[in-house]
Amino acid sequence: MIKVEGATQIYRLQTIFDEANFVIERGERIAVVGRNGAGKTTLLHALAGFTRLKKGTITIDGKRVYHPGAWNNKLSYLPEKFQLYAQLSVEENVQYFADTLRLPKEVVKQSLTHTNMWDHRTKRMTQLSKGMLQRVGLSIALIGEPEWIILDEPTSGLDPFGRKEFLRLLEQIDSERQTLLFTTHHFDEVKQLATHVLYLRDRTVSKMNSVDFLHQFEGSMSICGNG
Ligand SMILES: Nc1ncnc2c1ncn2[C@@H]1O[C@H](COP(=O)(O)OP(=O)(O)OP(=O)(O)O)[C@@H](O)[C@H]1O
Repeated sequence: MIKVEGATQIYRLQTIFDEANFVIERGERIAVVGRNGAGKTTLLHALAGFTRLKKGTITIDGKRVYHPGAWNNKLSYLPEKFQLYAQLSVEENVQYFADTLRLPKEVVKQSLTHTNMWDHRTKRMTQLSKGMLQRVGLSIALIGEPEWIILDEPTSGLDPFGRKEFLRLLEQIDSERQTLLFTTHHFDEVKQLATHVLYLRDRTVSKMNSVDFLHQFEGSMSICGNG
């Protein structure tokens, strides 16, 4: 369980979120939503331990998250923009990450098969479409079967076909053992994938059931207020 208590983040004089309190249970699929600049990435960075909160605490199964090491390799994080080795093939790039985690070779094939990238394993990064690139990113995020998976705008820049395919892959994530957090600006993705929503607005973070969130959104345009 991730427990966030009194979480406050301030950059220079700008408060991004203030006194956020919520709990994330294992197996939940959380869509992190809010307007551009609302603080979604900032929140994810704090959860992953990349940045320290100004105030408050984040714990994972009772252990304080101060830095990424607190996750003990149980968390994977795919940033919105990521860089891979252009001169390496798809398989070599994924293998590189598997090696750093000291995982056996089989996990590379397993992960690339899961994301429908095994047949493209010999291609170089420069030969990939945006959709394929995102699927390589997902392959890397999935190696080692992390218990917690954070994806920052994973479908950003994908066409509707690519988005649909990517969402189908995310639907296959094992909700018995894996918990997913992803940011999105698309409410159809919330509908299709999320059990819950973390909604950032006016420096607050509200956790709600995705059905309630969508109901609120459909019933009122107030959701489009200031980020
Ligand atoms: N390292 C930083 N230093 C100072 N300000 C920052 C830093 N990182 C983010 N910010 C500011 O914090 C605010 C929230 O940014 P963040 O990227 O978290 O928003 P977001 O909701 O993820 O936006 P988007 O939907 O556009 O990706 C923005 O005003 C941004 O300029």
